[in-house]
Amino acid sequence: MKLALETRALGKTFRVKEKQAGLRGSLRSLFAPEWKEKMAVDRIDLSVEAGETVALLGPNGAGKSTTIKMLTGILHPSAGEATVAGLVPWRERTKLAYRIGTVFGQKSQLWYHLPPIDTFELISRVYELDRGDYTKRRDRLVERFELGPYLHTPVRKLSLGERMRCEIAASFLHRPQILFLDEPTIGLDVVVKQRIREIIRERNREEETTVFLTSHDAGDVEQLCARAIVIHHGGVLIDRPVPLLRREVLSGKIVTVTLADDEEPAAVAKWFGLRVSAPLPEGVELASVEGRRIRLTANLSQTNLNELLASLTQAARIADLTVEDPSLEDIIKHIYGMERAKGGVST
Ligand SMILES: Nc1ncnc2c1ncn2[C@@H]1O[C@H](COP(=O)(O)OP(=O)(O)OP(=O)(O)O)[C@@H](O)[C@H]1O
Repeated sequence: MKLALETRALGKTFRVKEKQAGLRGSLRSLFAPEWKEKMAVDRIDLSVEAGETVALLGPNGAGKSTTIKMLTGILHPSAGEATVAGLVPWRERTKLAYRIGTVFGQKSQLWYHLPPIDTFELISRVYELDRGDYTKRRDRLVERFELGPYLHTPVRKLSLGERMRCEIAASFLHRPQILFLDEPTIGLDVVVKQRIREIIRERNREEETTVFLTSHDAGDVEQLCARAIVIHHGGVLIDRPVPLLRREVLSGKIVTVTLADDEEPAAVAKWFGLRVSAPLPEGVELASVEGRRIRLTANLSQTNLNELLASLTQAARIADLTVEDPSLEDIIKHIYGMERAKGGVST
């Protein structure tokens, strides 16, 4: 199997100024700064095969963006080695640019004052794309991302969703072998997120584009990636197929019940009473009670959601009831909890 990317003990430490407290401290750090080393990525070993779809997960500050920046040649590592599409990213950055695509949710690669069609044109010149191939590919991407109405509008006048669709289409123009995405769906509505995920999946299926993504959105991970790597304190904690992770952790739902206003104030207590006499089904746990709002977590591999909802509506008069997926942060916390129980995580 062909490797898309590989890292060995890849590490990055930043030198950061340590600021002392107070005015005197501020002055001292201005004239005689004290520096300390901050480890962002701790000798990480990764191996991704061509055509894989991989999510790099972790809490804020875990080192995800720094890893992607090293893999795309933006940052020089402090230690270790990496090859991406057969090249050392920080030494062969220009050559690498022909083989990879990058999408940074927080940073645009489109020219702000130009319409997307002009940026597409510029990209085709920069990458010296064959004219016929380029036009065919551009038109196909325009059709798939439904960009027709925005193609000639300056980027600054586009909504975030419209701009992100253009960004991702732009990153596919030169047929990259690997697509790096850092928070690609941040701030987008559900419909746009779905559209973007569908098209990335389609490119992966049709062209075997390797996808390497970071996201705080569980939907991105579940719908786009076959494999998830969780990092913590800059090192790999878990590396697992998403279906397995889903069975273990992602099968949880959060059920929020708001009791009706005319429900007896004792309803919550009554509800607890019911719980005592008829305990919650296996796999259901009480997460919190705030006034009339009760939050439960339900593990769908152990409990039937319909039966749970039916038993709740019978137990008390209900004003509102919602069922949600846990946030990725919750999932990661859960993973840390599991690993800590096994002795794998220190904090
Ligand atoms: N240029 C920099 N100078 C100093 N420290 C940095 C720099 N860039 C990142 N860091 C630090 O390195 C650590 C890892 O940051 P990084 O942005 O890679 O995390 P992340 O996992 O992408 O987080 P997030 O989910 O919040 O985007 C953080 O503690 C961050 O403060």
